[in-house]
Amino acid sequence: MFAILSRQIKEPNDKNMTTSFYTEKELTQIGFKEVGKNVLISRYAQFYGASDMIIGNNVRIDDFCILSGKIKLGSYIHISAYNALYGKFGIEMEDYTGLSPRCTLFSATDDFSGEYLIGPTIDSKYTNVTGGKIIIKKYSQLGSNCVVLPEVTIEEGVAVGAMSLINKNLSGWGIYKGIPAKLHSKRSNKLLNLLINEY
Ligand SMILES: CC(=O)SCCNC(=O)CCNC(=O)[C@H](O)C(C)(C)COP(=O)(O)OP(=O)(O)OC[C@H]1O[C@@H](n2cnc3c(N)ncnc32)[C@H](O)[C@@H]1OP(=O)(O)O
Repeated sequence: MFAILSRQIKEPNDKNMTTSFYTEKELTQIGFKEVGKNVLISRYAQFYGASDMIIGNNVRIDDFCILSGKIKLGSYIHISAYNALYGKFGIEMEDYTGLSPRCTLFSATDDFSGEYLIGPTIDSKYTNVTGGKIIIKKYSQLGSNCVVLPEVTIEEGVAVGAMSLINKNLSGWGIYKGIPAKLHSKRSNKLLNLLINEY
């Protein structure tokens, strides 16, 4: 994985080659709180409130992602195309985690009960936005089209099947799926051996 990232980040220095990733210099100009080495971010990704965002090393963020608010990404993270991370109350992804295409992470939500109005165009005295931090711990991966609701912790080594709704904490080293996501099976932790051998 490291080798692939290294090869791609050389593209911006090649004047004859167009690339959809920001150069290292451009990345510093976006204004992140911190940004590490070997980071590939698509020019088609959008950041709102970059000064609240920390990005580690060896991170790739693909086309058409939206990241807003307080977001902390560790290292060796891949955020695939069309992901949306709404970090008003904080989103943290630890090392070796990933989001398959089209996931949505909501750290905040409007009140759907009918007692309040909804949306950013309404004066906040008529809305009830609540939320809490989303934490995705090491070695966890969400399948395509997952939705994560506020104040959820996904423990270490979790994989979640495509099209799942994650509205509660998930315990470590399990494979989960469904709406709401329930345990499908245990997950092997043999991947840890690969990391010991490689790094
Ligand atoms: C960065 C990237 O990799 S991009 C590609 C991202 N990849 C994905 O999003 C795929 C994620 N993988 C899945 O969703 C898989 O189906 C898994 C991991 C949840 C389950 O895989 P397996 O253990 O092989 O399960 P299997 O295919 O045998 O299905 C078992 C049962 O669960 C059902 N099932 C499988 N996946 C899901 C799902 N996501 N949601 C609901 N039900 C599911 C199957 O229909 C089957 O039901 P049945 O017993 O009634 O027939």
